[in-house]
Amino acid sequence: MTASSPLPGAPSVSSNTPVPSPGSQSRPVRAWDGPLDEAPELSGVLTELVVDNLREIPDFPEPGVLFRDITPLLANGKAFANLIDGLAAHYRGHIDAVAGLESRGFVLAAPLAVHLGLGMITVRKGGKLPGPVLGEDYSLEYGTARMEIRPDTVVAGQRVLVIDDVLATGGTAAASISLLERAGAQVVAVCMLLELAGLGGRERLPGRRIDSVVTFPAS
Ligand SMILES: O=P(O)(O)OC[C@H]1O[C@H](OP(=O)(O)OP(=O)(O)O)[C@H](O)[C@@H]1O
Ligand SMILES: Nc1ncnc2[nH]cnc12
Repeated sequence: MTASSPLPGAPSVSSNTPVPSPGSQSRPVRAWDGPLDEAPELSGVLTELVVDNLREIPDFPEPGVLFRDITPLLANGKAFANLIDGLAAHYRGHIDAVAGLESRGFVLAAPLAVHLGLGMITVRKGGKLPGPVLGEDYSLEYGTARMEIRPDTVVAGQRVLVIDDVLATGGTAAASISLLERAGAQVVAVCMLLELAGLGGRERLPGRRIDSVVTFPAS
């Protein structure tokens, strides 16, 4: 895995940092005042926090796949809160909405959007949303799938952050970005908790700003 360089001005975030109760402190200042595409990488402290709370399951959901499970991270209230705090500090002021990719992306997008006082766009698996919808079919590391959005949940020109737990082949993210842009959004960054290098995800998103909290080398 690759640790990122520290983000200047970012709040100190670690699994030992006490989590302030809502309203007990002033809002954290935004961590980067320049353009988002020149911002430093996400803090290495966030990398550590995610790595410390991951579980790896071989041959799930099918033989040959090493499944990276984030449920221990979500179950650790302090680590989860610190992760969302750190991400909020990184993106504050640079985005107008957060798009979560079903389903594990929802778990990250919702608290981040609330923390930043922004709306959340739900990019759903095919057949879950009532129409009218836009849809894109794509291939996964295991299987095929379809993502859909309701275009009326996107405001034309708004700066959108796409967030999900894992970047593998990049099919899910590429399809989701395409949908959001067809609906008029400007996708300014893609945030992934885990990037599985070597599966072609980054190559499938040419020219995109991709912030991966942890990158696992090809195995
Ligand atoms: O880069 P890709 O090859 O497209 O793979 C990454 C996607 O695969 C996983 O989703 P999954 O379909 O397993 O659904 P879940 O989040 O509902 O568990 C993961 O949460 C990403 O969305
Ligand atoms: N190896 C993996 N672990 C967890 N989620 C995934 N989504 C796609 N590939 C995955």
